Amino acid sequence: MTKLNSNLFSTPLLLPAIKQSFVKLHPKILYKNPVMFVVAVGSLITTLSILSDLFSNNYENLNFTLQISIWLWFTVLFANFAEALAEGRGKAQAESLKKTRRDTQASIIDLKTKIMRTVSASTLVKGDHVVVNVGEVIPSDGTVVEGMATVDESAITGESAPVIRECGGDRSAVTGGTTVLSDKIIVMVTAEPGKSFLDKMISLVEGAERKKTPNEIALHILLCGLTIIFLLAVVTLKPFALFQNTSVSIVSLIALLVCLIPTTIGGLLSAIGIAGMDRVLQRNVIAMSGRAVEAAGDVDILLLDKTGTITVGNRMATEFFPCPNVTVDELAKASLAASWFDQTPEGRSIIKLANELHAYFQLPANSIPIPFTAETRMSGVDTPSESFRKGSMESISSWVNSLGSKLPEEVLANVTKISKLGGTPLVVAKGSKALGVIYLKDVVKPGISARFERIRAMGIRTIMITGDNKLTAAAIASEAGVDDFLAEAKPEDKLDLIKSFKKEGLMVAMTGDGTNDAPALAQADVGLAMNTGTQAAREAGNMIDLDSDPTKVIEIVEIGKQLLITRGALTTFSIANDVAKYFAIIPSLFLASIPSLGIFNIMHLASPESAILSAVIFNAIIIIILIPLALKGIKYRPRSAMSLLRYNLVVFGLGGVIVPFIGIKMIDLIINAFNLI
Ligand SMILES: Nc1ncnc2c1ncn2[C@@H]1O[C@H](COP(=O)(O)OP(=O)(O)OP(=O)(O)O)[C@@H](O)[C@H]1O
Ligand SMILES: [K+]
Ligand SMILES: [Mg+2]
Repeated sequence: MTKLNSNLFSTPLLLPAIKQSFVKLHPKILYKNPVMFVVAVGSLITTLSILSDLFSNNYENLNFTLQISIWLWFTVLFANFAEALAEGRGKAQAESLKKTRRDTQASIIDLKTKIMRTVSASTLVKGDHVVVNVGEVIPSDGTVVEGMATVDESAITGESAPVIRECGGDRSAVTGGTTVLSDKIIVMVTAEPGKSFLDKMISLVEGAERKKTPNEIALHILLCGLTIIFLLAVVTLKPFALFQNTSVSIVSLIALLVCLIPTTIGGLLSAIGIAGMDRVLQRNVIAMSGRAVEAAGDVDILLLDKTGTITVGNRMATEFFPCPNVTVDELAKASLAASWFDQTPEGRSIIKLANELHAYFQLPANSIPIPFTAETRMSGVDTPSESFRKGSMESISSWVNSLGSKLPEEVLANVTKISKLGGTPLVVAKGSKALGVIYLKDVVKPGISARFERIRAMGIRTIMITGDNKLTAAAIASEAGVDDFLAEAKPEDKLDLIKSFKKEGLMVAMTGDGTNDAPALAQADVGLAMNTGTQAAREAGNMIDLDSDPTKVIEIVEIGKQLLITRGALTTFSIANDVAKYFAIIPSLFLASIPSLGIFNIMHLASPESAILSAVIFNAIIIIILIPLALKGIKYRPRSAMSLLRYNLVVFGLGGVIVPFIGIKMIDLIINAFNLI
């Protein structure tokens, strides 16, 4: 995906946003934001009152009404502008993605007859099989069912380094619109027409599918409540003013109302949410909903896979440890047999190591593959005369036990040695006899412990989950610096763990790529699936990392926190502002009739009209001033929730009270210096 200019205020984004500010004046769009809708109605009434004044030759108040009316319209336009600017980058990105979605040709193959025919990619349906050759564009999303290829995914991810896609294992999913660089693959289509990843991505970044999040809805209700309260308060001012023999015009009351209702946060709320999703997108992560981004900000527990997340890539076979009286060659041969049909990266790395040692084995015909499953933790083959197995120590131990034998002492010693190094030991058995151990090496990612340090500072607990044994898990966990680990975990254990945390009311984030991660990804509050992962995992998560970097969940959590903090801070500021405005304007309105209000009139504004106009202008331009903060977000530093709250109350609460006094006074001075009223 082409990265766009990261400057939010660049001209290519500014001009369309200005245009959109007017388009968004349409009542159909405006009603979705009740606070701004009230302002727009007020603007309309003041505009009408200008016209009625003109027709009735009543020029006395015209200047005042005109200026109030203009600034009220500006208030609505500024709020629209904030939202349009936030949407702008996503819209531009969607345009560039649409160029990728051109119609390609696809070679459909009938797997039984091997007959091929060429069709248009747009006619492909779920379950079709297509052949993709070197240099061809993969016509739709799917799973590789035959072969292995390097694929250029830059059209989607913006990353130019080719990636490997292969059948079996956790790297089998391919995305329509990407290009095969080498070899030939057969892909089973998994997307219905118009429902591909690219289609989804376009509508997501365009914002077409944006729904209000639960938090946003709650805040909206609060803002509406405040609006109604102030509406009533302002309406009752009219009889009060009559009683005091002061005349307060409709225009002044509308102006007062707009100043008091929470226009600042009302105008910036949706921009803050959109900008949060956009920030996630800039990190090359597709968030399926704003809710997912928000949930990330509230995460208490982070569950991480070991292999490929905390460690670098795949576990690779590096050494054979045969039992006494067994040669390396014998062990290598048995390992070769047990891995013959094993499509997992571990299995292939064992074949590679055996080949390097020149081990030779001819598998007889009629051999039956025993594929690896996370449940059995074992794989192998049954030949007509012998059975070969490899797997975790426990599984091979019970396997040989069932055949009336037991594991030799040396196996246990080697398993312990390898585990303490953080490696995965695989025990190999031929029939009932254990021949030795394969060392699968796993290397902790450099710099990962510093990242966990940062997560801990945010108050988030990290838990590593692995199918490996306890010793291996403990070795890797202490090297990486995670808080806790769950070893010998089967897929349902991950799911159960998430469920139990959620029962305690904790928010859980998890990363994963495998089909067996899918249920847990779906259950987690934040499920970050790797783009390289299987189709099932990508569909289960509520976020997809196009770079397939599982540690990115850390950045997502930071973005989520930043979103929540920004929204909280600007809400505090907005409400504090409105309260301050109340005390800034009311005294000058009633000063003439109630002289005792003089003690509150600390601002000494020039006249009631000037006071009201200054407040309305301040109320409008504060939206514009705060747009950069709303879009870029308040910088987040790890600290406890309590100290953060205290800090925000001081800065944005107190600031929100003080700033309007200074701002309104300054505007009042300018208005009177230029005799604008
Ligand atoms: N190809 C294989 N053949 C036989 N046994 C395997 C194979 N791959 C792994 N195992 C065994 O099964 C155990 C579980 O492996 P699995 O890949 O399911 O781990 P996991 O749950 O994905 O955890 P992680 O990938 O984070 O280490 C491993 O510890 C190993 O003992
Ligand atoms: K306001
Ligand atoms: Mg695994």
